[in-house]
This record gives sequence, structure tokens and C-alpha cells, in this order.
Amino acid sequence: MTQKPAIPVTILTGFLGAGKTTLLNHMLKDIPEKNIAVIINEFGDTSIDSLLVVPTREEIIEINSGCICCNVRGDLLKILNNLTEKEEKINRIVIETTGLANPAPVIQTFLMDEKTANSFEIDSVITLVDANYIWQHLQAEEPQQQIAFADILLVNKMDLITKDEKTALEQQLLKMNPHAQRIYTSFANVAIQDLIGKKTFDLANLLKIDANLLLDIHHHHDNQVSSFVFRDERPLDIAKVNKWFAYLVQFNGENLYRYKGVLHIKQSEKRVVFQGVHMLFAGTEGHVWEDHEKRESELVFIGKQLNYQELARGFQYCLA
Ligand SMILES: Nc1nc2c(ncn2[C@@H]2O[C@H](COP(=O)(O)OP(=O)(O)OP(=O)(O)O)[C@@H](O)[C@H]2O)c(=O)[nH]1
Repeated sequence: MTQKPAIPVTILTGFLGAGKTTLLNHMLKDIPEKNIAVIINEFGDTSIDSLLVVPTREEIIEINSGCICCNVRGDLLKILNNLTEKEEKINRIVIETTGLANPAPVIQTFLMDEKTANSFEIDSVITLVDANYIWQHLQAEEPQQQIAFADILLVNKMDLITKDEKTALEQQLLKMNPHAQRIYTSFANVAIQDLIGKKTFDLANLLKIDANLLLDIHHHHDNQVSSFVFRDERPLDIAKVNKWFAYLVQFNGENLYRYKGVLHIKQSEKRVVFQGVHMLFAGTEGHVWEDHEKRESELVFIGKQLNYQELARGFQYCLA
């Protein structure tokens, strides 16, 4: 029996809010290959990311029962197995990990078991770096691992930093990972040929960074980081929402790594997509609610030492 060619895999990683979904949307628009499978893993019980991915012909598979690098590796393996058994050949898999994932266990998944190792081939591990907030994030463990394991570093949000800040950042990244290719972008705007089919993944190099990569190490998250999801079918008042966010950002912006959601606003027939990373937030109009869609607001907060009661009260306050 002839061996089927291995399916190339692109792993997208990077801290919360760095621009992974923005990049994924570009990739799905520009990628020349057909039959791409996209696997999105979210931190917390929500599927907001898959709502934010612009609808395409691709199959989108969500894993939102936990973090891909910890307890859902079994789910990932099952999904991969199912993909290999599909009649129509999958030409590429793109995995967007949560912003809190250590990429090592995800990489391991493709190397450990023989069947998976023969069926898939990691093309590249692309790590997005938030040029604006990276210094703050480097205090946490995950962004350091994400940068160390990258073979392509996409330094994003260049529109938000100065030339001098860029020089300092370049030096820091070079110290942390001298081997990765570097691409500097705003809104993850990059030519698709610079990202896929490059075969930049280099196991030998990674083993120099982490000799234990192929051992079954367990990863622990910072347990001060939590995520809360709020949902309500009752419409919200946009003025109250803006007031609440202005307050949250002013008093808790530092600890609020990421907040995002799709809102059902009383004054609008359209969905309002809300996005925030620390102090920067924006709401934009999405598409008109369709008849089959449940009009509901869903909002997720991910951050350090978040107070659930306080957030719940704020969300209730926004009801129209
Ligand atoms: N100013 C600026 N904003 C950006 C840039 N890239 C992305 N954003 C915004 O940053 C926010 C987060 O972008 P996402 O692409 O959702 O980030 P992510 O890494 O997928 O976020 P998580 O999946 O929550 O970890 C969104 O509001 C984007 O519009 C950029 O280069 N410059």
C-alpha cells in the first residue's frame, strides 16, 4: 500500500489579543489550497472566535472544552484521526491555539504517536507578537514559550509603536529566539506565500530550546488567570455598554488581557462586535441579525484576578 503524503499543518499561536484571528481571516481569504480544515481552540466555554472568523468555504472545528495544550489533547488527536479518514483529502490544517497555550504540547501531539507523525507534517509554527503590549505580557510564562517555539515570528500591531520601540523590541526578540524568521505587520497584513509551504519547522532546533519536548510534560496555567462568559437574550443599551467599558478599562485595564463579544444592542438591527485588549477597545457593526440566528449577547473576559461578581453586575447594568 502506498503511503499517503503527509498533510501540512500550520500552527498559529501568540498571546491573547495579538492578532491570531485577524491573521487567520487573511489566510483563509488568500490561501490557494482547497479543502482546508481549521481547528480553533478557545480558552473558556465560548465560541466567539469562530463567530469572528469570516465565513469561508473551509470547515471550522472548535475545541472549547479546555485548553488545547492540557486536557483536550485527546480531542485534538480524535479530530486529526477523523480528518485523515475523510474521503475528500484535506490539503492543509490550520490550528489557532488559545492565547494562553504553550505550543510545545500541541507540537508534541504531531510527533509522539507514529500514525499521527506519518499522517501530518508541521509546516510552520507562527507566533504572533503584540508589539504594543509585549513588554507587559513577557512577565507571564506563555508568551515566552510561544516566542521560543516559533519558526516564524509575526510581530504585529506595528502601527502602535515608535521607531525606537521597534529597535528595542527587535533586540529583545533576537535574544529570545535568534532562529525564527521575522515579519513585521499591522493588522497581520502579510503575503500568504510568506507564511505557508515554507517548511520552516525545525525539530532539531526546537530540541536545542527544550530537550524535554518529546517527553510527556504537563503544562500548568497561571491560576490567577481566569475567564468568564456572560450571555443574555435581552437587548443591551449601547450607551451603557460604552460607559461600562470605559470604567472597566480605566480601573482594570492592566489586568484585562482580553475581552470580546457579539452584542445584541437594542438600537441596532445589526450585531455589534466588541473587541478589547487591555486599554484598547472598539465596537464595530457586524451583519444584520438573520431570522435563524438567536439574538443574544455573548461576552467573554480573560484576565488576571478578575472579580466575577463585579463583572456580572456591570453586565446586568447594560441591559436596556
Ligand atoms: N491597532 C491594531 N489593532 C490590531 C492589529 N491587529 C489586530 N488588531 C486588533 O486587536 C484585537 C485582537 O485581534 P485578534 O485577531 O482577535 O487577536 P487574537 O490573537 O485572535 O485574540 P485571542 O484569540 O482572543 O487571543 C482586534 O480588535 C483586532 O482588530 C494591528 O496590527 N493594529
